[in-house]
Amino acid sequence: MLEFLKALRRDPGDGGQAGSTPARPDVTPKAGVSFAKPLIFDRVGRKFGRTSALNDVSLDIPPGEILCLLGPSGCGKSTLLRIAAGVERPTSGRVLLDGEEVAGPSRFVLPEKRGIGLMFQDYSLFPHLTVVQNVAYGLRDLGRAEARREAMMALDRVGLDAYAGRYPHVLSGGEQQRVALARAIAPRPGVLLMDEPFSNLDSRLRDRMRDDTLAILRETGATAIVVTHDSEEAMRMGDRIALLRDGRLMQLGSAEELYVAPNDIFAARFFSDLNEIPARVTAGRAETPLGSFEADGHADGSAVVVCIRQRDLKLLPAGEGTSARIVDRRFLGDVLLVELAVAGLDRPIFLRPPGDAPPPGTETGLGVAANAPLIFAGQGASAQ
Ligand SMILES: Nc1ncnc2c1ncn2[C@@H]1O[C@H](COP(=O)(O)OP(=O)(O)OP(=O)(O)O)[C@@H](O)[C@H]1O
Repeated sequence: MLEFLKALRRDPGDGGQAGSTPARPDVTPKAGVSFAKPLIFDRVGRKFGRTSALNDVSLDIPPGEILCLLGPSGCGKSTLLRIAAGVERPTSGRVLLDGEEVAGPSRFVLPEKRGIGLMFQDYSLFPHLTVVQNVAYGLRDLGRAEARREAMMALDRVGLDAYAGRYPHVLSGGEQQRVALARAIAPRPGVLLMDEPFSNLDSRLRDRMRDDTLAILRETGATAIVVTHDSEEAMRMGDRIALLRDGRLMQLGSAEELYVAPNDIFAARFFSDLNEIPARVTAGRAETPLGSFEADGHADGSAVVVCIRQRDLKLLPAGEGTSARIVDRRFLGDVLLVELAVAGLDRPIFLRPPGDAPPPGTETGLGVAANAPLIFAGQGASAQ
């Protein structure tokens, strides 16, 4: 907690950059503009005893970029974020902030000297301080009146200026999230680090807060790293996504790049609901009960997994495409999830039709949309 609080403080050695005050807008006050800084992780590693939390992670984050760190629980996302913040030290590699080494073999800059804003999933608000006092906490290097004015501006930006005098315990989860965001942006950090900032919110509120936060990040212009385990969140927020697994960077790219061309089945599973059909390659093609697909780059005789996204399958009139029987039909709100049995496949096939679907027991046809399936090397697969 202490380090977190210190890290919230304005960097006194930044030459006034991060704290310079732009002319006050005439109409609606906006979030203060940050001087975005580039951040580089250079072959960063972190061991905890025998656990390797991070292995040789290299990332080059240009000023103003919003990068999402995505991956399953325990893959090292928070550790990387904490290393950037300076509340954790790397055991190998270096971190460079604005071209200057802030963590490495020869140098370690304390969190409060890095000019970085932090926001954690529990928000870490001080219960004994009012909302405006919480937000002004990181602005103590300013005079009292100036700190309050800046804090009010940040509160106004998150729509909570009317709550300035309240205490955190009377606020809803969403309001607390916004106070934490106001506190993080108030010192106008060059880099903003957010660890699962929406995970405590229910799904509807999460959507709204995500959009609002994204707008605020764009407005401040700060370089931002957002940790999440939710691929949709990463796709909505990130200019780029860094996908981690077991402490390694598996893939880095835009949402579209990772969705369309995942490096491996792990990445593919993260971004899509897949039907995975084991097959063997014959004459350059993977043969499955749902069709024969080009298997470029896979040797004849090799085992592969043909991955077809649920939304890339379509129901056809009986007698067309592959014969299938509807086993179940579940209403998921915006979409239906239809389960089908297909002769020759041990496992059911799932699809999400754009419209309605016939009831269970109906014989139907099944087709694969124009998009080619993703095909990855498989193990021990046999043609079905
Ligand atoms: N202080 C610590 N001491 C020992 N092991 C740690 C420590 N911090 C992290 N680890 C281990 O390092 C690995 C990565 O942890 P980290 O918290 O970075 O993962 P994560 O991807 O953020 O997970 P989650 O999404 O569950 O928060 C895990 O195996 C974790 O148990």
